[in-house]
Amino acid sequence: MNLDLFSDQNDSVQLDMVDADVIYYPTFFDPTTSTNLFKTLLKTINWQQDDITIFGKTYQQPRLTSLYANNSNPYTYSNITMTPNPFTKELQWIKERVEVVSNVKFTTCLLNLYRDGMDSNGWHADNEKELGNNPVIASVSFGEERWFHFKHRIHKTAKQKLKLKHGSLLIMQGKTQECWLHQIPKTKKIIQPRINLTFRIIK
Ligand SMILES: O=C(O)CCC(=O)C(=O)O
Ligand SMILES: [Fe+2]
Repeated sequence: MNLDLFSDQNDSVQLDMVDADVIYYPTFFDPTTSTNLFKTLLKTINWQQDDITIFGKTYQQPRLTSLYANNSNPYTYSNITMTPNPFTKELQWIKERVEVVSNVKFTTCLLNLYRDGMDSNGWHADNEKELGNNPVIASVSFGEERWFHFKHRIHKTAKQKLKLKHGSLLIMQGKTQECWLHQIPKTKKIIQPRINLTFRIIK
């Protein structure tokens, strides 16, 4: 029996959001496992910094990213086309744990490395056509805690925010991407790096 008091894979909360289905598991991975995975991913992932084009202007993306998958299907967003690397054994292990609670078989993992508080991820929805309708997105966080903001596309007063903890899992499904945007804002605080993994199905 596993009597680890610091991790409870089943401890979860459903966020209070209309037109969305978002479940947060604050202690999905225990702290020791999470720290080991953070260190390994930092070293072994093929991190890159791409240029993105928004409204015709090109910028360096304010974070590092990488794509892994069990197929060779590319993923295109913000005018970047990423081709996947094969899953590493750690990514495969994490994916299998996440699949047990989400009831979905993911093909692909997009990873983000936020090096410091100036790295960020602007308002967007994960609604690219490769993801299909009402995609299930499972998002795992390791390292520094960062704020995650949601805002409804139409109901301007509908907002939600939470701090994504080391070892946490956030599942977004149903109409979440259709009806809401999300972001990781910058912060002026001096903070440590954070790694985020978003598991998706790319058809
Ligand atoms: O870093 C995060 O928690 C969010 C990442 C994200 O929204 C994305 O990669 O689409
Ligand atoms: Fe996203």
